[in-house]
Amino acid sequence: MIKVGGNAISQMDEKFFQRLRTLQNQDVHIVLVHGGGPMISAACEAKGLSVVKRQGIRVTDAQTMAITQNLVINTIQPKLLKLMADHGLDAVGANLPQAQPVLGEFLNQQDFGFVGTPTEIPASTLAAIDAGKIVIFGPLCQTTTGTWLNVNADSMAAFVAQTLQVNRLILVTDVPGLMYYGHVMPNVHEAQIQRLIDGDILTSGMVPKVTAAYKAIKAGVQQVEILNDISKPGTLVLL
Ligand SMILES: Nc1ncnc2c1ncn2[C@@H]1O[C@H](COP(=O)(O)OP(=O)(O)O)[C@@H](O)[C@H]1O
Ligand SMILES: CC(=O)N[C@@H](CCC(=O)OP(=O)(O)O)C(=O)O
Repeated sequence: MIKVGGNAISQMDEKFFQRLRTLQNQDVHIVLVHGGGPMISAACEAKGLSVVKRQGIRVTDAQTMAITQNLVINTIQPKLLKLMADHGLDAVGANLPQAQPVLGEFLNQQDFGFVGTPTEIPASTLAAIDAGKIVIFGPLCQTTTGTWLNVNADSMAAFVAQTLQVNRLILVTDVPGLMYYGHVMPNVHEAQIQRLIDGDILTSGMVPKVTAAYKAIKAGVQQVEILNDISKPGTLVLL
């Protein structure tokens, strides 16, 4: 399973798609989760809305939610599907209007507004994965009463990885791994995390990423990596 952050979407190149083709030809099931944080922030700022994040999670009011939903469903996911098709990959979007939504519930409405925690992947989406299609999940879920919620894409990745019990979760971002004074840490252990946060080395969007990585590992995902090029090693996240 591959999670591609908003910044990394534009860095998906021929080499990336070639790697996906090779995996798909080897009957490896591939699932993609995408972000879109920078695009959501830019669209909010263009409308004069303030961007507020707490612990790397966007505080999402109703207007921000509408912008996020529109961007994911009408721009980012169709763009990714076209890129996949152009590169000979068989993919479907999990958040398009014709798909059944990923179900979820409010994370903490008082503190974060329309932010969700996903709870269930619909059977039709699971069937598409079983059929060997690359399913693309965006950072959205819906309550059982139909309210759309914004989900941090790293949390979505951990949830999907855990639900599908994937072997390998790759978090593709805009940095070559977890950086420590200008160097990529080849691996990181959970015992180091609090010290890295306290020392202001691990900050902003890297915090929910590392949190999601540990959630996935504890739920049984065997290998979790943070990197910016799937053909090179980045940081291996270890217990
Ligand atoms: N120790 C760290 N090593 C690498 N990146 C870090 C670190 N601490 C904070 N970051 C920030 O985390 C960012 C990646 O998180 P985020 O922007 O949420 O990425 P994505 O959109 O790919 O999920 C990096 O671009 C960097 O600015
Ligand atoms: C609730 C929450 O924080 N949602 C994220 C969803 C997008 C995301 O996570 O994108 P990246 O992977 O590019 O950071 C947001 O609104 O930015």
